[in-house]
Amino acid sequence: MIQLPPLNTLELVSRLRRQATEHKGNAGKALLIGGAPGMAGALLLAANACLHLGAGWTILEMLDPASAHANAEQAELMIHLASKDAGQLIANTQPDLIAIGPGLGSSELAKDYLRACLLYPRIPLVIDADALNLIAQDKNLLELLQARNRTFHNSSVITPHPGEAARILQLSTQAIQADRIHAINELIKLTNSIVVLKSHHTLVGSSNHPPLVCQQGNPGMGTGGMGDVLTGAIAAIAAQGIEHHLDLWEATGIAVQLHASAADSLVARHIGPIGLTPTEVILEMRNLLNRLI
Ligand SMILES: NC(=O)C1=CN([C@@H]2O[C@H](COP(=O)(O)OP(=O)(O)OC[C@H]3O[C@@H](n4cnc5c(N)ncnc54)[C@H](OP(=O)(O)O)[C@@H]3O)[C@@H](O)[C@H]2O)[C@@H](O)CC1
Ligand SMILES: Nc1ncnc2c1ncn2[C@@H]1O[C@H](COP(=O)(O)OP(=O)(O)O)[C@@H](O)[C@H]1O
Repeated sequence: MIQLPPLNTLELVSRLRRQATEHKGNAGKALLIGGAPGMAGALLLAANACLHLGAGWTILEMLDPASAHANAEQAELMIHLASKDAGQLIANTQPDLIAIGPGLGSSELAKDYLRACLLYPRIPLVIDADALNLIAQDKNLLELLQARNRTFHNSSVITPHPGEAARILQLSTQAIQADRIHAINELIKLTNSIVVLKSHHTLVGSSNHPPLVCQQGNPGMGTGGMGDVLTGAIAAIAAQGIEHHLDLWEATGIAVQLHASAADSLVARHIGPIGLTPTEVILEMRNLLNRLI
């Protein structure tokens, strides 16, 4: 067991309670970017989490042309084909929050979108999966992330699993797992970001907040797409947090704990650990959130 104070954020969920007159504009416009060919599902999972956890609008920039169309099973999602001129597209969308990475791939278009996100000022930015791999490979992208966080403090969160953390720090996955507290502190120092170092006992920390450990979660969460769901959950809670007085640090902590607690609650009812799906975790997170507000 990692000796760190526990993440204990769920009492903050009550700030998401809605006043009678609130409308979608109060719940935030989230722009999610990723879903290259073969990995459209990653972006859809993040988007479904974002929708079911309450974002006002969930807009997708999908890199896979074959998947960039209205989804009849989830018609609420606004799915665009990611086109050239990423900067202009983001400026036209005027998002309240951006999440980039699930299934993003490593194409030139993927890099253009990541660069445009890192240059887009001020708003909360969630960086996951292949977006982290691109930052690990390209010093210019890392410098853009560092500069963004120097100018807009605590405006970005990165959510590496141990493999992605290893690529960013140029270590092995085993080295990350052997000293996770050292790894998260190095990630914070290098990127100036809020950091979620995932896996059993996820750690959350930033330059202002010494790392905390999430004591919830279980091995049923080891299914492809589970991290994409976390990205969408952080996006939804941070997007609502803009008008509901939750900063990106608080929204991230809530999402991490809600995600792991939802998986535990399903396993307690024998829905997993074996065969637990990210989609079931999304619906259980919604259930838990509405019970807590
Ligand atoms: N439906 C879809 O479209 C889906 C699409 N997806 C998309 O696929 C893309 C590639 O992402 P990915 O995470 O699958 O592969 P990758 O970055 O090579 O990492 C794997 C390696 O990392 C490590 N590792 C990970 N967790 C660990 C842990 N807890 N504890 C310890 N080690 C751990 C482990 O490394 P090893 O131990 O082997 O060194 C493992 O082999 C990405 O864009 C994603 O969004 C997925 O989201 C799935 C659903
Ligand atoms: N054994 C475990 N105990 C607790 N949480 C786990 C365990 N295995 C995986 N998880 C959680 O599941 C999620 C997996 O994320 P990730 O590896 O990014 O998935 P993907 O890339 O397939 O979407 C993370 O939130 C991680 O903390």
